[in-house]
Amino acid sequence: MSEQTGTDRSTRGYGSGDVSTVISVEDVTRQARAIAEQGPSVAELDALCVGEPFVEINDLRAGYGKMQILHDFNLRVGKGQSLCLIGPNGAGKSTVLHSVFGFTNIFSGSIVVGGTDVTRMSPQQKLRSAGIAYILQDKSVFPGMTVEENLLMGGFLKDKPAEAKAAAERVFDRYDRLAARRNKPAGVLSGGERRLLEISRALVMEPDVLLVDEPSIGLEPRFIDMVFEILNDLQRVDGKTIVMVEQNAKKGLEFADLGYVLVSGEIALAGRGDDLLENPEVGRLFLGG
Ligand SMILES: Nc1ncnc2c1ncn2[C@@H]1O[C@H](COP(=O)(O)OP(=O)(O)OP(=O)(O)O)[C@@H](O)[C@H]1O
Repeated sequence: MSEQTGTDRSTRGYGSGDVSTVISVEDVTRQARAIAEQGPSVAELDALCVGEPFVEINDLRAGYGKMQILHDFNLRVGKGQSLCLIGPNGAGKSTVLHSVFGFTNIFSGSIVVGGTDVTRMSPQQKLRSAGIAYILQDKSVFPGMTVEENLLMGGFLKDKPAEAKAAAERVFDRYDRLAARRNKPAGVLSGGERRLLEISRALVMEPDVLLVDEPSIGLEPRFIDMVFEILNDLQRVDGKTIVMVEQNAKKGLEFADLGYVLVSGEIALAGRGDDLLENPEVGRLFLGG
């Protein structure tokens, strides 16, 4: 079966796929705003977090150039917890990840990871010393390079090449699918294998926090399940803390301990992932009824 192509982001909506039930992005945004005129308080976000927050965003105002996208945004995730951001197109979900990794202009507020203020750190510093890795939305493998070369690229900030090599070997020990293809060009991998390679490349720096941008995008259903199993393993077995953006709200909320619904750069709703799945308004707007 061939890999599905990504949906046209400018026109897609939410719903069951039946044309009669698809809700436009504008409608979702308007209705989601109406559900929660006042979003959750910081105390409510704290209460959802298990233990001390490991990733903490405080009153963040951030955006691109002079354009502010996030408005007094707060987030709390405990060590080894997972959080999924859902919401309409353009709500600012990816901008949250971009801000944590250092790709946005931060006007005010702070980002603290593992007790260290990382607000003004560069992405390189975050990867090298703050234990934060960002897994891009899609198509970030180098197709002409081998699987092994792609993995080693993940370790370019390691002080010694031998350390990157050792970390890559640990990845190969863990994932037979990659080991079997280590000398093949990454361009021949299936969609699911490419996503595994992208995740594995981030693991080479041995991060504590994985920022994962739309892991299911463009994948066939069987690969989507595989990718969520891999992420589940990284959280439950390795204790990684995961902050994810996922357009497939059902999958994302099934996976994550916590979910935030983001609307126009602000949190409209927050809760445990399974509670949000049961929330009728979330169901109507984001899960197809
Ligand atoms: N690099 C950028 N430069 C300028 N504006 C940007 C940039 N990236 C995103 N934006 C703008 O920021 C806003 C929020 O975008 P963002 O990608 O964070 O939304 P999103 O909720 O992740 O949406 P989607 O579900 O469509 O990916 C949008 O208006 C978008 O056009």
